[in-house]
Amino acid sequence: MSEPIKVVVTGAAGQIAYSLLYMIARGEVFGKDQSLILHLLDIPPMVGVLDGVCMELADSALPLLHKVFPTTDPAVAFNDVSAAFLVGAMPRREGMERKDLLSANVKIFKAQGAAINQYAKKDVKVLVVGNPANTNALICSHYAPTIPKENFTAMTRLDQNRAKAQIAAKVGVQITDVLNVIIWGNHSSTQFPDVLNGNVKVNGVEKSIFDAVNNKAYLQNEFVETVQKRGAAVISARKMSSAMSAAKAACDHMHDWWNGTQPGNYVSMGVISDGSYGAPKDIIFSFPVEIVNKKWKIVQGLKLDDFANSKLVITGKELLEEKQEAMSVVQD
Ligand SMILES: NC(=O)c1ccc[n+]([C@@H]2O[C@H](COP(=O)([O-])OP(=O)(O)OC[C@H]3O[C@@H](n4cnc5c(N)ncnc54)[C@H](O)[C@@H]3O)[C@@H](O)[C@H]2O)c1
Ligand SMILES: O=C(O)C[C@H](O)C(=O)O
Repeated sequence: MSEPIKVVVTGAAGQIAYSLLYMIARGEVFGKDQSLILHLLDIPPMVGVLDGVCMELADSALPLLHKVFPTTDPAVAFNDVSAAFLVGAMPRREGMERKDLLSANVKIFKAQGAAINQYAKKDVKVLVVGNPANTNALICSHYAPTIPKENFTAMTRLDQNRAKAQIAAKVGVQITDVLNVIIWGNHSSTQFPDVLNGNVKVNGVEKSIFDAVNNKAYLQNEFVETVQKRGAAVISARKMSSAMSAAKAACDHMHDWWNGTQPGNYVSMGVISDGSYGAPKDIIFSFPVEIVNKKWKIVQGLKLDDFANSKLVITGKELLEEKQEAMSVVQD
């Protein structure tokens, strides 16, 4: 068993954390031999609920769980952490877009960026889940200038998982048979779920998703819209936003960042843009990445047609607008 690492989960009394904490503490992210010290951050009104979560973690008798520290103090929560799951933020309700949360949530990420800067390990890996995730991650990084920008990422893995599930159902294969579906841009209704470079295994034979589905109109319309609007569909059905699937996606994201991706297998992450594929620079934009030695790299040289390029322009523009609005909120 390796020395324990410290991992923080914010919004630890909330609904995503309720699934996420169990998965992390089971070893599904950092490995079955990696013991953990969990730091659980929430706000003062949630202290009672947080206590209940701690009781349940204890009662789960999890062998990897060395210690659990519930706290409402960011200085304690971020102290010496190697990985941070930033979940704590207000969720949207029916009829809202995620960017409607910007003015309420972005200040949380300003404060937490500053705390990460001061207290976390300098190689901390930060995953922002709280919405609007891309712009919150950008703000968090902005207020943590001593930590490399590459260490701040936003979650679009849920969108990738949703897109894979749609294709698997359409073609009639298992989820593991669908490869390299990409989410470009913002975790919002302008995101572009793209199958142009993806493959699917049908009866053991790999072919392009385009050929396997053989329905361009579906791939450019219904498929794209279903993935773009899946979060809203879950809210409409559950009256609460996605939680179990969001927790699973957060685990997938951090697992692959920590352990690396298989050669030739891309995953989508919101990362600081270097302008690849014509995306605006210096925003957190979802790209396909490959990960080696805990470092992600944007996959280069993928084909994009005119339809795809037009979608990337739309989502990039939205992220620039969000950046501008967020900056004016935090500078108030
Ligand atoms: N990126 C994604 O794919 C994705 C998916 C699902 C949900 N989300 C977002 O994740 C966020 C959390 O969702 P949820 O369903 O768990 O919400 P929730 O309301 O159940 O839980 C949020 C928790 O965060 C806490 N919190 C609020 N401010 C905090 C702060 N400053 N510090 C620490 N904790 C704080 C709240 O007290 C609450 O316990 C929302 O913004 C939601 O929109 C993102
Ligand atoms: O849709 C939401 O507001 C929650 C989350 O971002 C999701 O995609 O399910």
